[in-house]
Amino acid sequence: MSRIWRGRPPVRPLWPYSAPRSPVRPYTTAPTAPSPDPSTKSLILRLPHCSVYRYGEAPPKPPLFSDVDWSIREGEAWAVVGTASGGKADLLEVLLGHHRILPPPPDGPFPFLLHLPPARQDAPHSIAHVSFATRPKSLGGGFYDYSARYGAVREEDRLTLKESLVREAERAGAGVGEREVKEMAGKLDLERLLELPLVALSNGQTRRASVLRKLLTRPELLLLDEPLTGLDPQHRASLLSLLQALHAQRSPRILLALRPQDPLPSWITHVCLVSAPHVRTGPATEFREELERHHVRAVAAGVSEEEVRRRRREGGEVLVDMQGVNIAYHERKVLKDITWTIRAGEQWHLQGANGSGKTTLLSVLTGDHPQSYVQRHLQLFGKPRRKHATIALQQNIGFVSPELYNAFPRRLGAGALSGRDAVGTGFECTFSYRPRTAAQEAVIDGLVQALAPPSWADGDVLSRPFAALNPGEQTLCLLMRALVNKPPLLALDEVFSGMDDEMVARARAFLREYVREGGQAVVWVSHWEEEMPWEWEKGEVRRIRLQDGAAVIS
Ligand SMILES: Nc1ncnc2c1ncn2[C@@H]1O[C@H](COP(=O)(O)OP(=O)(O)OP(=O)(O)O)[C@@H](O)[C@H]1O
Repeated sequence: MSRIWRGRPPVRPLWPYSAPRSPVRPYTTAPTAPSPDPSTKSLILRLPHCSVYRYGEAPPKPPLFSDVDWSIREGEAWAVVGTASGGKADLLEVLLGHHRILPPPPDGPFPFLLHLPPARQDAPHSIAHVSFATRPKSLGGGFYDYSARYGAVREEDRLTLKESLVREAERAGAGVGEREVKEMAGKLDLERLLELPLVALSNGQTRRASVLRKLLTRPELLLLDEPLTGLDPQHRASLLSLLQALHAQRSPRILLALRPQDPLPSWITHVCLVSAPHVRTGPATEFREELERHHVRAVAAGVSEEEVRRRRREGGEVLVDMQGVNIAYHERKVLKDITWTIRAGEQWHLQGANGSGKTTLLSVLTGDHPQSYVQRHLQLFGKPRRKHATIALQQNIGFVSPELYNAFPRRLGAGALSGRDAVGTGFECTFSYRPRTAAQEAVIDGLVQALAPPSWADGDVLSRPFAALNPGEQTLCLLMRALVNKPPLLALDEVFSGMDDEMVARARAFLREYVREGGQAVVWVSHWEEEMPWEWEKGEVRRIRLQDGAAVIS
């Protein structure tokens, strides 16, 4: 079957991203292949006045997108901006051939491919996609033990970063030499991690590694969905400038997909604003002001400054007391001599660059880290860590993190957890279905009422499988899961990932109230300080910053 999209509408996706590659060469290499129209050479993308339907659907069904008229020319730098519920991910799927475009563009959506050497005309080889909004398909549908990375690495998890990079490049038919791997890894600040097992990488390191992995397959065009999520400000800036440089050299061309609240990089020249079924396109200058308005602003009100100071002076009950905590993997010391006390009612911002040890420190608090048992002084909720059964300890901590998000089971069909079931797993801190009491159902109803985005008003969204919800909705379920027990300590790591700005605003305002009423302590981890529900300037938050393994408290 041909791999190039032209002529008649296809009956199924022609370049499903995850499909195994066919060894068959594209039919355009055949002697009878028509020569491409020279005027299309500089057209990277062309979707001329078309509508987009899911496969198997057609008019009169409503389209996913209507009257899309979008062209990208060589040299332009585009960002697709929108929320998951607004159809951003669907639009990227259109580019990946997962939906049906009517009428089909005569030269396919990527006319420039037809001007490349035959081997590069194959869209699955030439168009690569990295998404940080969803969990990798390779993880399957079940729960996996995200704390495995803290212990002895198992045989099946031994694959190193370097091996995984070389393997993927080979699979894509792009042989890479050691020098090239090292050089590109250096540009993404990953060189010193090349020999580490993949499972040992931190969240931000893993995300940068995903970008590197695709770059080494040498695509013509790289689609990056929310590449800044989970990166610290320094790595955000360096990734953006690397992407800018690569785009300028067309090696590869870059198409960024961003949330409306993300700052638009200065080098972006054009924007495609998605709000399904509408897609608006144009020069970035036309959109900058509109997008600025979307940026998350601090939510005012809540605890008075005086009240905050009073609480700080009086100090609540000590929940966590760690003195001289150390975590090391062989000679690699990740945490050095950490001393930290968390009291009821305190809000802490745990800060540090990617790989500085924030997740590791949280895993000490939650008891997930095997080395938490052997610390000289680690008192949690009034008892030494080793005197707690882990599951009982975790019922005191409302926990959300990117690792938990990735690990959470996402089966579809028989045995699938609904969104509501997923929230309900929080009562016993499990990852599988448990029957719920009427009182527990009422707690979930209360949280849904407080946190549900307006898009949930039309139906019982939480009765759908958890795995079928969009990434922001899944994160929201996990936040509610963390809150159902009203635990004395909340550990919230990148808790707004994937949420649109309306969900973020609602969740921030709610968290302020929830914590004000409940007097919980909070450890907040985010590289986006402006998203935090509490304000440093008002003295509402304390900071603990990890640097070179040590903690600086302010
Ligand atoms: N099993 C292991 N062996 C060696 N090093 C490890 C292991 N597990 C984690 N590390 C290293 O520990 C460091 C701390 O990782 P951690 O996930 O705590 O960072 P982080 O501050 O949460 O980063 P991010 O902001 O990217 O989420 C990282 O440099 C990581 O590579």
